[in-house]
Parts: sequence; C-alpha cells; structure tokens
Amino acid sequence: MTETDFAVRVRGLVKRYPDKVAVGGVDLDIHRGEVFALLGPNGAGKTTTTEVLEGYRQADEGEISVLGTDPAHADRAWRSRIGIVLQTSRDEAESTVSELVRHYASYYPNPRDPDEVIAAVGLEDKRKTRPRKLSGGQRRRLDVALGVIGNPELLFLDEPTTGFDPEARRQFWTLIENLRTGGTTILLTTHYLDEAEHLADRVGVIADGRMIEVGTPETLGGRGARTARVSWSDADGPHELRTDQPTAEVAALMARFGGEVPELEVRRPSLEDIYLDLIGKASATAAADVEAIEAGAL
Ligand SMILES: Nc1ncnc2c1ncn2[C@@H]1O[C@H](COP(=O)(O)OP(=O)(O)OP(=O)(O)O)[C@@H](O)[C@H]1O
Repeated sequence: MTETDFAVRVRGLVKRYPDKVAVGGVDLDIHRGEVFALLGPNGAGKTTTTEVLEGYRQADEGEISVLGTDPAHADRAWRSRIGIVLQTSRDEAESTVSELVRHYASYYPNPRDPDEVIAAVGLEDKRKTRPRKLSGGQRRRLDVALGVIGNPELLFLDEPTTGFDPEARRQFWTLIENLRTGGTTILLTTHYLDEAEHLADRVGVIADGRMIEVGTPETLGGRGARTARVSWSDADGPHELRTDQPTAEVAALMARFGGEVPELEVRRPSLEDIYLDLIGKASATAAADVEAIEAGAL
C-alpha cells in the first residue's frame, strides 16, 4: 500500500489534559473507501482522537496525516474535503431545513445536490420546517445532511444514531452504505455494537487512551475461531454444549430426535461478547499496572 491508499495515518498520538492522559500513544490506519468504527467505553479517548484528526485539537505528540495533510496545519481547501457530524447538534436560527442545507452547500467548492441530500436522509416532508421543530432523530438526520452536503472524501460520524428509532437507524445505515458505495471514507464512533457490525469494514477498540485491538467485525478478538454454543431441550430440560463443529452436532441431534430438534439454537459469540471481553481484560491490566506502580514494582 502507498501513502495515498490511506485516508488516515496516525503513529504515536498522545493528548494530555492537565489532570489526565486522554490518549496515550495511539496508532491508527484507515484505508481510503473503508468504514472504520471506533469503539470504546465512555472516556476512552474516542472523541479526543477524532477531534485531533478533524483539526479541532492539537496533539501533544505523534505523527498525524489526514488526507495527506497534518490537520494541525490544514487550510480551507483541506477542510472542504472532510465532513463532520458532531454529537451535539447546532442550534440554527430561523432558516428552514431546505434553506439551511442550501446555505451549507454554498460553503463548498463541489457540493452535492441539496434536494438529493434531503431525500437521502429522509427529510423530504420536513423541507419547510425549522430545525427547532424537528424531533431528536430528525435533527440528527439534518446533522448528517449538513455533514455530507460538501461531498466529503472523509466523513466523521460521532455517535450518529443516538436517539433514533429502529426504523430510522435502518434507514440511516442504508444512507451510510450508499455513501460508502460512492467512495466516501467514514470514521464512525458508536456505542451500538450491532451498528459497528453492520456498517464497519474494520473496528478499533480503544480503552483508557490505548488502541487495544483492530480487526474486522468477524475476526476481532479471535472471534472467528471461538467455539459455538449449541443448545436444545428435551424431556430432561434445557441442554447446552460448546463445540468447534456445530454442524456435526446439529446433524447428530437431528438423527437422535428423528427430525426437528426442540428449541435448537446455535450461537457464536457476538461482537458485543467479544468487545466486553476485550474491555474487561484491558481494565484488569490497567488495574494491575496501577497496583504495581503503587507497590513500586514499575
Ligand atoms: N477538555 C478536556 N479537559 C480535560 N479532560 C478532558 C477534556 N476532554 C476530555 N477529557 C478527558 O479525557 C478522557 C477522554 O475523553 P473523550 O471525550 O475523548 O472520551 P470518549 O471515548 O469520546 O468518551 P464518550 O464515549 O463518553 O464520548 C476522559 O477522561 C475525559 O474526562
């Protein structure tokens, strides 16, 4: 891979606040055209990391390249190539949805068509509504519209579907899939593991300011190799076993029952199971480090 295959390259990112190391040496590569999900508990350092990438915060240490430029020294032309959807929505004055999207479009050299964007986020019937009269979920859709109107090469989405109803989330996922198909690189921060699983090509888990694992949703934490659980019921009650060969177990159960197996279920660890496992291990390691420091061992 060459430098130009990367939308984001980060080596050794450190960001300190007066009383806290928020990011303690993070490496991160995001390939052009991929959807990358950043996961981690509250306070892990996700927002700080993305704000450095967006050029809103200065790193204390590290090499950072976003679309080939250090965001700390970026100009207006670079800014027009990225799109940002923040956690908190902007409070806009008296414009309607349609006016606002058009107004934002005028800031960019190569914007998308405002009507198409409004339709893509499902706000067609709210075009003449003022933002403060939108519901929370509709407001987020407007935020997404404003984030993508400039036709960005790289889109930052910070917890985009918080407050969405299930149908709105599905529609939003379709919107993201369409952006990805159109070639937009996306960095997504989310607390919804199903969202990461559905949308992301790769996932990075950050805990306590450190990137503890990066992988595809299918293979993170050795997920693909983990044993499956097969469960069923019979006259003695529920049963469960763990196996590397669930298909063979199901075939054996079918033979034993002569067909339908009561309450049959085959389950592999979900991304959420794996994530909680990784986070649990990370906090146990951090606690052991603190104990060692207190005991003078480190
Ligand atoms: N402006 C600031 N001044 C001091 N400390 C800060 C500041 N911003 C964030 N922090 C601290 O840095 C750490 C990382 O915060 P950050 O917002 O990056 O976490 P996060 O992973 O985005 O969390 P969340 O999931 O809750 O949004 C936290 O301990 C937080 O309290």
